[in-house]
Amino acid sequence: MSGVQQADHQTVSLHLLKQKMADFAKERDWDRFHSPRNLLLAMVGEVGELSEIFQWKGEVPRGLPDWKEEEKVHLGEELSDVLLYLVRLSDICGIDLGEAALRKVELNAIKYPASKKYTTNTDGAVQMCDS
Ligand SMILES: Nc1ccn([C@H]2C[C@H](O)[C@@H](COP(=O)(O)OP(=O)(O)OP(=O)(O)O)O2)c(=O)n1
Repeated sequence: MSGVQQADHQTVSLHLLKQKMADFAKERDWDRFHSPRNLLLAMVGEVGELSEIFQWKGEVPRGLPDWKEEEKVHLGEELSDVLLYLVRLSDICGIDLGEAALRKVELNAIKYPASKKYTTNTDGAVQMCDS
């Protein structure tokens, strides 16, 4: 058995992740390294590692049906690194990420009403149809 704990999926929240990252940094005396700029750069680095998983593969089907289990585990790790640094960056900047994200979802719904029809232009950007 590995030493890595299985997550209780019911209890994972942004608040829990924020607390775990704060504890992780404190226990190692790494608070001094977790400045906004350092965390942003660390997160961008992890986005790069995440991108490497997909690079040169061409488009892949949703659900990644042809991927090996170990490739999916690796993907989960890189996605998590991005999330964890984002959660930590938000915390250190004094932003309530859950509240900000919910507000943004509402703003998105106002900007892109469900009652309208949409299309994409040749660049793939979303456009609202006139009618
Ligand atoms: N100063 C640090 C260093 C690491 N971490 C945490 C957050 C990330 O979830 C993970 C990143 O660890 P690594 O820098 O070792 O990156 P990887 O796990 O991606 O390893 P590698 O780059 O060797 O693939 O550890 C952190 O909070 N603060």
